[in-house]
Amino acid sequence: MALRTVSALKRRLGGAGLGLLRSGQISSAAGRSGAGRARAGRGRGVAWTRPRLGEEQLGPTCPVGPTWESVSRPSSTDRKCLGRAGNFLPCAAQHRLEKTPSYIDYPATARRSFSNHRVIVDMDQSLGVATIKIKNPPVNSLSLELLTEFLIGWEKLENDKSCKGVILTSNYPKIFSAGLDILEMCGKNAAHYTEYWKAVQELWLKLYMSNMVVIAAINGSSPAGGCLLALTSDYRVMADNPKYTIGLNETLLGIVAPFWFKDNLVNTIGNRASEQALQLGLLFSPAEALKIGLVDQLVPEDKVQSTALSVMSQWLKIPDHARQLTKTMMRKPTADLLLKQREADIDNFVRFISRDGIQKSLHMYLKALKERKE
Ligand SMILES: CC/C=C\C/C=C\C/C=C\C=C\CC(=O)SCCNC(=O)CCNC(=O)[C@H](O)C(C)(C)COP(=O)(O)OP(=O)(O)OC[C@H]1O[C@@H](n2cnc3c(N)ncnc32)[C@H](O)[C@@H]1OP(=O)(O)O
Repeated sequence: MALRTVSALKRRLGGAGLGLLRSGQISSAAGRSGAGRARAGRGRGVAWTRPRLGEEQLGPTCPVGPTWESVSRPSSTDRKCLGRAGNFLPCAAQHRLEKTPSYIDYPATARRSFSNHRVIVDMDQSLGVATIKIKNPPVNSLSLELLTEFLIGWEKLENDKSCKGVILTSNYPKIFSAGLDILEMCGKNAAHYTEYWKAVQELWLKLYMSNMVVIAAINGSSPAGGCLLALTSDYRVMADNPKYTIGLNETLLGIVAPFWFKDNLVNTIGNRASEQALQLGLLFSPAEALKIGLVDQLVPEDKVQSTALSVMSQWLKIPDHARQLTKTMMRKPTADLLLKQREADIDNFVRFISRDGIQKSLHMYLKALKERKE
């Protein structure tokens, strides 16, 4: 039986205990520092700047200005952790620096893998680095099932104290991800579109605001939602193959990139380049993408993974608390724009995608994709 809701999928996958995407409710956008880290904060809409380690034992006395906020009401335990001045992270970070060397949790050789149908996660515990391989044939489209499994895997990593960084890649060289699954946006009802869009928002928020270092190892084409997935990362390594393309090509499908896709792109390549790229639905070759800063590094195809790993080791040398706070400082205003209007954004999407003209455009685009092969 086709599974149509995230909650149904979670039940099937046994992920219900993860505090993620509760049925009928928009769950926390928190990265590891919120829902991921503190039991009490889970699923309560806690923001992302909570510390990752040892927070429960920390006192509320740090005099530095507030760095922890909640998007909705904090739980009582959250409030306890917040302390009088609402301060949290600087103390926690300091304690971590004093008490917690990064790699004490596991023996140096430990590796651990887990996978579900559409996502393979390989965790190198000696490095504190996980690799997530997307495996949704034929083109890694971001179906509701994939998004759900991805979110469950992500939450597991957020909860794993030893995991400091994640490399995102595809199980299928040649295609990183074909973006959102057009079939999820075609010929369905409003309830389905709502459920789907919640999952898309959730994934973006989690990845974009993650306290872990996220590196995209882009080993193939990456249009639209695939490009967005790559844009959530801190650094993008792409295979230098002129056959591959990357970009937000939504207008070519007759649809409009949502404002947060746009904001993520603008933050990466600037306003002018984004204006042109978005209006024209440009798909860039790797060389062009490097030139405009859409990706950070091109390497031969067989070096994508190893380069991502070596970049990761550089990033992990930076004191974690300082890097995390800096990331939050840079990204929070953008994520907040969506957090403040998630429901309205869902309504917009559902209304827009349900229009006859838009449905027709999507059908025609799918048809053209199929006819290309014939
Ligand atoms: C006012 C505004 C308010 C709100 C905002 C509103 C709306 C915004 C909403 C949505 C935003 C969406 C962003 C997206 O991500 S849309 C998806 C865009 N994706 C694409 O354009 C990629 C299309 N695919 C390709 O270009 C190619 O397939 C490829 C380069 C990824 C791979 O090429 P191949 O030659 O290797 O493979 P194909 O033969 O083309 O494909 C195989 C198979 O897969 C089907 N397919 C491809 N892409 C998708 C997809 N994204 N979703 C679903 N299915 C896809 C393709 O049709 C083939 O199917 P068949 O085997 O023929 O059945």
